[in-house]
Amino acid sequence: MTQIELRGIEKFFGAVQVIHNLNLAIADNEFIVLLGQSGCGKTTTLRAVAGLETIDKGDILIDGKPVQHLKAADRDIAMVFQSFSLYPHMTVFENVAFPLRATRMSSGEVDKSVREVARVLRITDLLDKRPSALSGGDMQRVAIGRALVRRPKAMLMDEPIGALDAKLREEMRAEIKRLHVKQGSTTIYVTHDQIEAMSLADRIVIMHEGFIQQVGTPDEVYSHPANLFVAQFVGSPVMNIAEARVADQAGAASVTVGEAPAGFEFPHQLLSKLNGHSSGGLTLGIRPEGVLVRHDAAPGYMPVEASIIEPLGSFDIVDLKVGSTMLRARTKAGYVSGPGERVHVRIDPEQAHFFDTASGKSLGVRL
Ligand SMILES: Nc1ncnc2c1ncn2[C@@H]1O[C@H](COP(=O)(O)OP(=O)(O)OP(=O)(O)O)[C@@H](O)[C@H]1O
Repeated sequence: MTQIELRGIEKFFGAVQVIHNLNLAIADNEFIVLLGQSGCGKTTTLRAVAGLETIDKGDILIDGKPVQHLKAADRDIAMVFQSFSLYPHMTVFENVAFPLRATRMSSGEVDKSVREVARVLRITDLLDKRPSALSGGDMQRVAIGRALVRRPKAMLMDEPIGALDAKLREEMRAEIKRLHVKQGSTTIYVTHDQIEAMSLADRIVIMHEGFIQQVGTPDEVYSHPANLFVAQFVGSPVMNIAEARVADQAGAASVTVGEAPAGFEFPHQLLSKLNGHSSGGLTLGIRPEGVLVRHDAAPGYMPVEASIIEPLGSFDIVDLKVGSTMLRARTKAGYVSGPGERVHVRIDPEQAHFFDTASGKSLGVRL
């Protein structure tokens, strides 16, 4: 049972504040991913929990007890980094056993613990080898094994698979997930890769310039982004964003994007839901799958011309010029045959997001 709580954490490097009033409660067994661009403060936060970095303000609690004054070694937390840092002159067995050698464990118990971890990580066949004989993925398995073997209260992982090639990263991602399901330990995992974050996390913490932008399940941050930063950071290809105006038109709401000549038809209830936000300062967000495209004319669809088409295997991303605004749509592969083709486009009201342009905050309006 390990709960971790960060309360009002602030961190400065010299005069520069890199963490701002960070609050986060992590439940027992939870897999939390800190996600954000390089320099947003993920690693500093992780190192503060580990005790490798001091904090200037706030409390770090492990199972309710403040630990910010404890040394790293006294926090009972294991950390796995991107660089594998195995001891080259030791076998895999000795590398994994290393953290146990300093304890009073008998050699029989050490042997049992190492073999159990090796079995879980599927590295039993490698126990007699030296690190130089291992692939990158196997080296990282060994590094994880060394972190796990003493059954720490929590696991902290800093881009642990960032140095591997794409295929191996995918394999290791699945492996880390399997391991978490099997072993279940409170985990904080740092990455800038949103796919990694989405696939591993129970909850994702999205950070930007030292501030938490949103904490939520992968579905929450994807389907209900709290602000424009999260909306555009999560999801690939990125969400379309455009300045929008909403007007009452013959019993329906008409949503005009950018300088478009005409508006898209939305249910009338949008007007009351926007509650005064219908004129200036409104930004519409729509993911490419919410931009609906068809060949023939239909009510609510606007004729437009396709420009660039990006084939991505099972689907295409098609750029459509709506007035001066470019909307990217996701279509079936080959649905639009080429640039210049005339098609009809509509925005799916149920998939539209609305943000306050000045603050960037979501208005929480969904149809
Ligand atoms: N020891 C240090 N001294 C001074 N500034 C630092 C130090 N460590 C980090 N920083 C600065 O603090 C900010 C946050 O860095 P941090 O490493 O936490 O970000 P990150 O999101 O983990 O990025 P990355 O993915 O590149 O590691 C950055 O602006 C970084 O330059």
